[in-house]
Amino acid sequence: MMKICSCQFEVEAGQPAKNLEKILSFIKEAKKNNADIIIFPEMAVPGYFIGDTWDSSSFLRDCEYCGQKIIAAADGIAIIFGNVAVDWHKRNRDGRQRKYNALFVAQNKQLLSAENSVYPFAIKTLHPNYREFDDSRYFYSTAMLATELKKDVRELIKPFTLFIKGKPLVIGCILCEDGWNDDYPISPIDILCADKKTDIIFNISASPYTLGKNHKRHRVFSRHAQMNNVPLVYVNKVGIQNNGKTIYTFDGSSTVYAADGSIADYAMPYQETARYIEFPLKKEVAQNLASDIEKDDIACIYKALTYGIGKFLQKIHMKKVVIGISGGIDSAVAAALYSRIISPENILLVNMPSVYNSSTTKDLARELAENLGCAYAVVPIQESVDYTIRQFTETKIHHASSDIPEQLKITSFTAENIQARDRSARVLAGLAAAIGAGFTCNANKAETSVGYSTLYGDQSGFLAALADLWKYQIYGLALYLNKEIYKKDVIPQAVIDIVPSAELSADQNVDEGRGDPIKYPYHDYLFRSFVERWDKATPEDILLWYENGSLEEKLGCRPGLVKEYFTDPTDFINDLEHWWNLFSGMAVAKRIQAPPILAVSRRAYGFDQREAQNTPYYTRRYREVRQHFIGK
Ligand SMILES: Nc1ncnc2c1ncn2[C@@H]1O[C@H](COP(=O)(O)OP(=O)(O)OC[C@H]2O[C@@H]([n+]3cccc(C(=O)O)c3)[C@H](O)[C@@H]2O)[C@@H](O)[C@H]1O
Ligand SMILES: Nc1ncnc2c1ncn2[C@@H]1O[C@H](COP(=O)(O)OP(=O)(O)OP(=O)(O)O)[C@@H](O)[C@H]1O
Ligand SMILES: NC(=O)CC[C@H](N)C(=O)O
Repeated sequence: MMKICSCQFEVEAGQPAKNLEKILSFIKEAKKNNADIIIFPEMAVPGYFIGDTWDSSSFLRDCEYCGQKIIAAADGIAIIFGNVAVDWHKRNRDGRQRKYNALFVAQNKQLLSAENSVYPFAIKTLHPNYREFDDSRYFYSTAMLATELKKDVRELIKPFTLFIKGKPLVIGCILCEDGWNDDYPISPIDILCADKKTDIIFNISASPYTLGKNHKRHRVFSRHAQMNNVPLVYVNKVGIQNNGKTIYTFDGSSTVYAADGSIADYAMPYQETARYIEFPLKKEVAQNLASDIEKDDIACIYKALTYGIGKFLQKIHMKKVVIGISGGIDSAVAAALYSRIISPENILLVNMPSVYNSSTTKDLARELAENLGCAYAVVPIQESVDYTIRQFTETKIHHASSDIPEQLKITSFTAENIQARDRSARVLAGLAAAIGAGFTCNANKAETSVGYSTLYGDQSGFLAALADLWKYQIYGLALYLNKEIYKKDVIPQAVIDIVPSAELSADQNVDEGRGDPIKYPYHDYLFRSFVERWDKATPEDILLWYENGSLEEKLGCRPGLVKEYFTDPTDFINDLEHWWNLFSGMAVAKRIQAPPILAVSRRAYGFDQREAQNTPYYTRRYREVRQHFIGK
């Protein structure tokens, strides 16, 4: 009988001293519970997303020091943990200290080495280099080392041997991506299990949450266990980490797979927990628990958002927030979400009417605030907007080339944005500063995709918590909050039913059913195809799918929508080009200046979707097909 403690703990990025303290206390507890082995996640000491802090030798020395302390605690227990390993005698390919994303195995206060290893640790072999991952920017991989040593990479991927109660235990140790080998030429797990001597596989991970990812995790690791007929212990971390522009939650969901691929143990998502698992594994199976938890997408999104917002507020020491509430759905969902995270008296909801706001939405804003029990204020903006417009129109601009000063004319379009800036930059930012709070950005992903927001206006804030959610997910979240969380309609049904509108001009009158130019039931899916498809769609793909009648199926939107929305190909193409120009033009500039975004999808804006400010581009094939439809 052997007892393993799988330690799914909250790693704080860039805080090795704090992480060390936690690790040591988990080890103490595990010793009390007579565990034979304790295992911690990938980069358990330094954290994973720490940016170019990896380039600092003094930081690396601290990580090494913490590693030594952990090794010294390995008496009476074997410890497996993730940390950065530095070879101070060698260089990385960027000329800096040689660094490895490494897994250490310590027993009897000493590090163990795998057979034939040049180092007393295992090195990550497969380095993810997509989305938020930057392993190859900082770390030397097993494959690079093999090239340097003129060896076959397989020779460097070897198991360790531990002695548990005097008996040898052959353990195959890998790091996160090493298990996700589908698109790589080698499979580290298969290599470790090739001679059938490996008793167990340990995967230490730093795997951020993405909607639907856990299903894939189970598929990937269950198959590895089954194919190699070996139990597999997958240990992930919890907490949040960010890369400046995008914030990721780490959901843990650490799992133990039996040799037949079934789930033998499952740690609840987002919980800091040490699970004790006895081997040989008992046959009662946690499979149902694991799949039940991921059944409902909106429930998962709710969990990720509340966890992520809560942890982010803690991280930046923010206890109060100010939210502009318009009577529309986005700000209502934001207010209802934040009210589950911080106490309503620390949330100030502000309605800021101009002449374009209907009494319908003003009343709904008040009703929402009453339902939530938050502090509430009405700060009308018409006077200051009028003042700004008057000041601009009365101000004379002197040009060196002319004696006649220029008199500005403010169009209604410019006036729209003056309102949005007045609300955010003057009122919300000012109030937030006055009460020691932050103000929120409530933009959704459809608006963020095409920059349907005002720069320095509603585009601003300390955090864009909803900016990775499509409008249909915002509606789903509103219904979920009412039904499952509050168990009453805190978000008034009318907020859900009303047409989404910026209410910045007479053209956007909600009482006349006029609102946003974004046709969410179609555009949510069109924009999603630009950003979330692995092979990103461009107007060429969209137009070809339109031509062959597969567009709705390809996008995943409701069949029949395209005919309902667009009378003919010209209409369709005009719409496509309008939004593509914004998506790949001005909206990029806005996203660069946007607040950090909380990620839930497979591709979040910020620094997950990497972008450059370039001019919108139409491919040759697109131009040909377009010409076939509507001529030049
Ligand atoms: N590359 C670049 N980098 C940085 N800034 C750049 C830029 N190119 C232009 N600019 C600047 O950006 C300005 C234009 O941007 P911006 O002021 O945002 O205005 P703009 O993008 O022209 O308009 C914003 C649109 O969003 C709508 N909106 C606003 C607010 C709320 C809502 C809602 O749904 O509630 C909707 C509004 O009705 C309008 O249709 C230009 O005047 C120029 O100063
Ligand atoms: N009259 C208003 N009072 C207070 N805040 C407002 C007002 N109008 C806009 N805002 C702020 O600007 C943000 C952007 O407005 P937007 O219209 O996109 O969102 P919404 O009104 O919440 O939802 P919807 O787009 O569905 O109407 C809002 O989330 C809100 O914070
Ligand atoms: N840390 C890693 O290697 C992460 C990559 C991996 N595919 C994931 O689970 O997200």
